[in-house]
Amino acid sequence: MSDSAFGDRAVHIRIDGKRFGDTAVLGSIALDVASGRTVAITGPSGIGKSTLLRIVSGLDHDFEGEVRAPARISPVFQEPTLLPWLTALDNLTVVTGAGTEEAERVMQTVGLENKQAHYPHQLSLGQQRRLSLARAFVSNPELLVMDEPFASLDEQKADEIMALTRRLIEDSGVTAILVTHALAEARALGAETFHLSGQPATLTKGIV
Ligand SMILES: Nc1ncnc2c1ncn2[C@@H]1O[C@H](COP(=O)(O)OP(=O)(O)OP(=O)(O)O)[C@@H](O)[C@H]1O
Repeated sequence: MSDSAFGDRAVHIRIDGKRFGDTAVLGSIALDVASGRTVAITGPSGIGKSTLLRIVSGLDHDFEGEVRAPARISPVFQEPTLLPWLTALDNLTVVTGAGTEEAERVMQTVGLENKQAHYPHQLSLGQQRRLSLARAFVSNPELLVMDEPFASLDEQKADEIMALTRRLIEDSGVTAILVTHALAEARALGAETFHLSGQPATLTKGIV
């Protein structure tokens, strides 16, 4: 575990098994993500992608094996999960504890410098996604975990947000793990790709 902005941001995953009751969802999974690398995990619906991400994020400890990940983890989900009663700027500062100056800087980076006083419902879906990305980066994460973050956007908006995400990842040096159905998203982020398949699911390197 590291709590330093300059510490080791690597992720070490050794899962021997994960069950929900009688159902073995994940089998034996070994994956090391080096500091600052982006990895994508693809696979069909229901295979165990989100389950794996929850384990890596430290939200689920009920599995066999060992996972080591940095301390500061920022999630990005399919839904922007913004607080509707807070302005865009307050969604960054109140929720993360970040200072106003830092929040304003990140809002500018994501192209929302004119929207600080807007509430989430006054933003388009694409702008809400940008704000959600800004929130993920404002707390200077060591690990970014993304669960289908580009779903339900039209192709052009998805392309824009993927390019922005890639730039933010590269500029910040964060380690990133993306789970997605879509290979195009993995490619757009320049991610090393793994495929989850079988029951219980195991990981294969490369594109399937
Ligand atoms: N809390 C839970 N209790 C019981 N079963 C669960 C629980 N969470 C997930 N599962 C089951 O584990 C399996 C994997 O679910 P998971 O959400 O990880 O799949 P996924 O690959 O992320 O799917 P999708 O792409 O549709 O989001 C599914 O069969 C699901 O029903």
